[in-house]
This record gives sequence, C-alpha cells and structure tokens, in this order.
Amino acid sequence: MSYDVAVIGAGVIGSFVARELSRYDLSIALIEKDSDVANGTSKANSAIVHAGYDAEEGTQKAKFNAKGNQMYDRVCKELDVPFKRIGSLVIATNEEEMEHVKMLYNRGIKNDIEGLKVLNQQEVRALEPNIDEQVVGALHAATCGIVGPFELTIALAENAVDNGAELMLNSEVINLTREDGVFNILLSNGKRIEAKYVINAAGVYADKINNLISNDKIEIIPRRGEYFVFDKETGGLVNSVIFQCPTEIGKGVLVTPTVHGNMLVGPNAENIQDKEGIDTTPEGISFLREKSTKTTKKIPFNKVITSFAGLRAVATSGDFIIRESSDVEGFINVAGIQSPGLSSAPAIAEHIVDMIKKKVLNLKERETFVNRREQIRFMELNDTEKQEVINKDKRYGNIICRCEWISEGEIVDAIHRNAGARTVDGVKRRVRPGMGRCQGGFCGPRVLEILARELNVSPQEILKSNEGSNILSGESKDNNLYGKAYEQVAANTEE
Ligand SMILES: Cc1cc2nc3c(=O)[nH]c(=O)nc-3n(C[C@H](O)[C@H](O)[C@H](O)COP(=O)(O)OP(=O)(O)OC[C@H]3O[C@@H](n4cnc5c(N)ncnc54)[C@H](O)[C@@H]3O)c2cc1C
Ligand SMILES: O=P(O)(O)OC[C@H](O)CO
Ligand code: FES
Repeated sequence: MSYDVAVIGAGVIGSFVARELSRYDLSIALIEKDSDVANGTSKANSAIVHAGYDAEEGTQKAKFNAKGNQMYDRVCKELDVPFKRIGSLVIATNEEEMEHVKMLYNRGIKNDIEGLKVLNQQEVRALEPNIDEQVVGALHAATCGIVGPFELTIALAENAVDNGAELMLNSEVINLTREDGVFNILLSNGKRIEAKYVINAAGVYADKINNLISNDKIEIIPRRGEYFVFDKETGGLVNSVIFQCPTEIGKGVLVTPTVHGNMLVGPNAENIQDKEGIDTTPEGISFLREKSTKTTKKIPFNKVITSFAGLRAVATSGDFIIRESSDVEGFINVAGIQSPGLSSAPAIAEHIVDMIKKKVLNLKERETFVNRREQIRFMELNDTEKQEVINKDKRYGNIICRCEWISEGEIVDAIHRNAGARTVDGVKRRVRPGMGRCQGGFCGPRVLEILARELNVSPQEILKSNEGSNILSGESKDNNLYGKAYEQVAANTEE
C-alpha cells in the first residue's frame, strides 16, 4: 500500500497529527506497534494542560505550550473529551522559593501567558484550605487545565479514522529506507508500505526510528515518573493543580484532581535505561508520600486505589525536536516530546500540517470532514434522558461497572466505534470500567464477556492489553455466571 503520509506512533502526538492531516485530501497511515492507541506515555502522565510559564522564553516548549493551551477548549469540544480549566498554584514554602515563584511569573509574562498572579499566604489559603501552613505565597495560573489524556488520544485516532486515515495496530516499524523520493516502511507483521512523507512520533523510541534512516543521530533517555491514584471520595481535597517549586529535572510532585473526580499525586523523576521500564518502585512511592505532604495536608494514603508510572522522552538538548531531518528529505521528527508535550500537542499538530502544506502544493481541504460522534455518558444524564436512552437501547439500563456506573450500552459503543476497543484495558481507557475502587475485580469478567460476544471470539482470546496478556487459559469444570468457567491466568490492573 502506498500513502501520502505515514505517521509512526499513535500517542497523543501521532494521533493529533493524523487527525489534523485528515482534514485534507491526503492518504494517511497511523502506525502503532502496540495493540491499542494511547498505550505509551500518553496514557501515563499528570494530565495537566500547563499554562505555559515553565519553559524558558524562545524554546520550542514555550512556544508550543502557550499556543496549545489556548486551543484546548475548541479541540476537546470537537472531540467530546473531558477538559476543565481549574487553575494551578506553584507553592512557595520559604522566601527562597518565593523568589523562584516570582521568576516563574516573569518568565510567564515573557511567554505571553495571561491570568498569572503572585498570591500571598492568605490568598492561597482562601483558595485552598488544605495547603500546608508553611506556605508563604504562590504563583496562580488561571489558564491551567486538566484533561483525560487517554480519552483525548483515543478520540483523536478515532476521528482520524472517521476521516479516512488508516490505523495499523500491532505494527512495529522495524526498518525504514528511502529510494527515488519514496519511503519504504517494513512492519513487524511482515507488511511493507510506502509513503511520500514520514512523521516520527514514536515517543521514547523516536531515536531508534530516526537513527534507522538519518546520520543526524539523536538520543532519547527515558525518565520515569511514578504516581498514586486516590479514590473519588478524596477528590475534593484540593480544587486546583498544586505544584511545588520546580527542580533541575522536573516540575516536582503535584497534587491534583482528575477530570473524573479522583485525586492524583506524583510524579518523581528518575533517568533509567529501559524504554519499557514502567514499574512502580517502593523508593519512588515513599518519595511521593514525603514530597506531597510538603504542600498539602491530610492526604489520605489509605485511600490509594492504584499506582502507575510513565516515561518522559527526554532529548539530550532538553527541548522538543520538531523539524525535518537535515539529511533525509520528507522525514519529520517530532521527538523529545516530554512535558509539556500533552499541553503542546494541538499546536504541534497544527505546525506539522503547515510543514506538509508547504510540501504538497494546492492541498485541498476535505469537504466531508466530520467531528467525532458524541458519547452517551449514561450517569451524567437526568432521569428523563436516561429513560429515553434505555427506550432506544435497553443495554444502557444494564450497569456493568458499579464503581464507575458504566452501562453495557457504553461498553458496546466503545467496541464498535472506529479505532474501537479490542482489549479489557482498551475498554477501561475508553469508558472507565476497571478505573474504580475495585480496579475491575467486579466488572472485569463482565467486560471480557462483552468483548468476546461483540467481537465474536472466544473469551480465551480476549487480551488485557498487548499480545500474550490473555486473561483466561481454558475452561474449568465448574459452571459460572456465564454458563462456563475459565481459568484465570492474569489479573493485572492499572489506571
Ligand atoms: C510522568 C510524566 C508526566 C507528564 N505530565 C504531563 C503533563 O501533565 N502535561 C503535559 O503537557 N505533558 C506531560 N507529560 C508529557 C506527555 O505525556 C508527553 O509529552 C506525551 O504523552 C508524548 O506523546 P507521544 O505521542 O510523543 O508519545 P507516546 O504516547 O509514548 O506515543 C508514542 C507511540 O509510538 C509507538 N511506537 C514506538 N516505537 C514504534 C515503532 N517502531 N513502530 C510503531 N509504533 C511505535 C509507541 O508504542 C507509542 O504508542 C508527562 C510525561 C510523563 C512521563
Ligand atoms: O516533571 P516534569 O517537568 O516532566 O512534568 C511532568 C508534568 O507535566 C507535571 O507533573
Ligand atoms: S466495578 Fe468496575 S471498577 Fe469496580
């Protein structure tokens, strides 16, 4: 198969680029090595749409963060994705940190960020009663937001496919060459595809992809960040994103509500070798406990429901690498996209479209472009609306996940959309069964059964996530709820 553009990596960057390119008359392949989109760093981060005062003036990070933040309301509305502008505070607990807060304010002004204010102790405590008494002041950033990062990535990939892009899952790019102006891309499943342009959005593997084809080598170091997720009953402890003063290697441990009303604490920052190293560690977790209590009182550590880790893709320059390769025409790197990559993603995608427009002259907009179809969120409806939905499809009246109140109708819809769920984790990230207090202990087997039924495969074939993560190994003697019983081989959980 031959395409105009091949995008390597279906994280938030690759999916955003594919979606924005799908507005134009182009054939697009979105190539992903894993069994689902949003399976890399885009599923495991702080989910903050940063205001844009952190990055130094003149950097790519500063430029794309400031612009990306402003685009979020429109983009999330078009894609029906949860996004809330709740504001953020960088807390100073002594006069030295207060100097740092003022430095960040001035940097924000240079970066043209609106809504910044330096607050005194009383003003901080009026906004956030659970901030530690040690606080001496803070930087308030009104435009900071929180988003559902995997919901966003999934919605982008789905909408790209709605508009003609082809999503290739379980397709690792293992070789890349260019001959007579055409890229030849070899995939791990044996397929070969051709493309006129290649966008490298492979996250922590972007160096591997670049170094396959370019002599202008890059190196991406994985920097792990670990987190705690708390039960929804703790969601009101803080109202905004609570940052500490940043350090050399990161913005420090934050405490924040999530868009779904949980509370998130993390991350730490540790450079590691392993590009798959997303384990949580006892050291990391105790570091989070110690640091988070520096800013926030009464964090109920007995209400943690899960922990997880993500990997920042750190380029040696420290900044984003967003440019056409110096020695391979048509090969565009979007590499080193560590934080604020999520915040910057809409602006990065727009920039890549501009680069392609300069190459493909007279590129026409697709008249048939559609925004993503809205999702029914059953528990957010009022009683009359719920009844109307059930009258049309009684599966919306069958609650499968009792922690998150998710209906069978929502799960079935998540499976049958474009770029739909194929795994238990895929359903979890799309519509949340398994994200609740019991972490799928109750709803997991029911989700597995619905997947098997809707995909018309046996329950043993249903995976938790990637290849080899089968949940059931075979039938056992006793009958269970579904008429058959199965031996369970894995019961991992993750947010
Ligand atoms: C701890 C932590 C906290 C963060 N918090 C924030 C935050 O609050 N706000 C913010 O703005 N940013 C934050 N970030 C940064 C943000 O998460 C990233 O910038 C963003 O998710 C990067 O997206 P991506 O698409 O480049 O990478 P990824 O999501 O990793 O996507 C890359 C994809 O490429 C695929 N791939 C790799 N190799 C191949 C191959 N050979 N063939 C095919 N596919 C391949 C991978 O499987 C993966 O799906 C944080 C990051 C971390 C780690
Ligand atoms: O620790 P950083 O600087 O990589 O930032 C990560 C998130 O954006 C904030 O937690
Ligand atoms: S019932 Fe679904 S997470 Fe508990």
